[in-house]
Amino acid sequence: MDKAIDQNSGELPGGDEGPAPALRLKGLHKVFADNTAVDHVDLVVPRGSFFGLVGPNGAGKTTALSMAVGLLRPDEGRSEVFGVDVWSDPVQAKSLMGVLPDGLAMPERLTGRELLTFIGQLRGIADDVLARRTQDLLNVMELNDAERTLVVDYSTGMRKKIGLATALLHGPRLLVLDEPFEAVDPVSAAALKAILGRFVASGGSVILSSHVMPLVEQLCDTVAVMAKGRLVAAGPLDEVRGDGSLEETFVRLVGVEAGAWEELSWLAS
Ligand SMILES: Nc1ncnc2c1ncn2[C@@H]1O[C@H](COP(=O)(O)OP(=O)(O)OP(=O)(O)O)[C@@H](O)[C@H]1O
Repeated sequence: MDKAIDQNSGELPGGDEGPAPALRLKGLHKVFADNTAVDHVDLVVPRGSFFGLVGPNGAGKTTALSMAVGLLRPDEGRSEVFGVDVWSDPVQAKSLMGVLPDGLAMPERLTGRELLTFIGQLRGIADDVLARRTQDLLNVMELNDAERTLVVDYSTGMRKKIGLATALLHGPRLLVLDEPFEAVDPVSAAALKAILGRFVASGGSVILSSHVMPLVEQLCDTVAVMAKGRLVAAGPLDEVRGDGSLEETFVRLVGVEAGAWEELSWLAS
């Protein structure tokens, strides 16, 4: 371990460059067969930011985030969480972040409480602390009523909430969430938004991917737009969207190619 980090604040010792950002991607690159999924991506997610990563289907968001958190090994490049290299120091890096991957696989024959207890024990959290945090998270996620329900029988929204609870259990300083609102009903979405808002207000950092532009505009202060494996824009929300909406900017940056609709002319006949 070559860097001392305060486990509570995630602070690195100050230096000429100031504290390290929550997440820094340097030249991340991944090719599947002959398909370049992520093409030398550089990205900085500032501390304390609520960061939205947007892009059309197949843009490379999941691949980039999977490499960023240590789930998929990059062909080239590196990822640092608060200055800690995710691939050379995975234990420390993973202690600083909570991850909600796309299509999260969980031990499903457990209740929500059992799942949190199991994950907490794997993380080495003391029994009394774990019991308190588990109860707090079940309360906040409104999953107490599901006390005897197995995760396999959870709805999609409940799965997202218990997945987020497992990501929060060890008190991370950065949350990396791949499509956290996908297929989540408005009531559960409101609860998730409130939880994430409180996390950022208390000094945490969030990066999430989403297709839902109004949601990203509502939640995020910083955004990046990805298309065909590359970043085509990144910065404060107001700078990226300019005078229009994020949706307009998104369509302009990655838009439908001219003439594409003409191929469906038979639809109007
Ligand atoms: N395991 C894999 N093997 C082969 N190709 C893959 C694999 N994972 C992703 N790809 C390809 O890499 C490209 C980027 O996919 P990725 O899932 O990262 O995009 P995305 O932006 O997350 O898309 P979506 O919004 O639809 O989830 C796509 O062309 C996809 O087909």
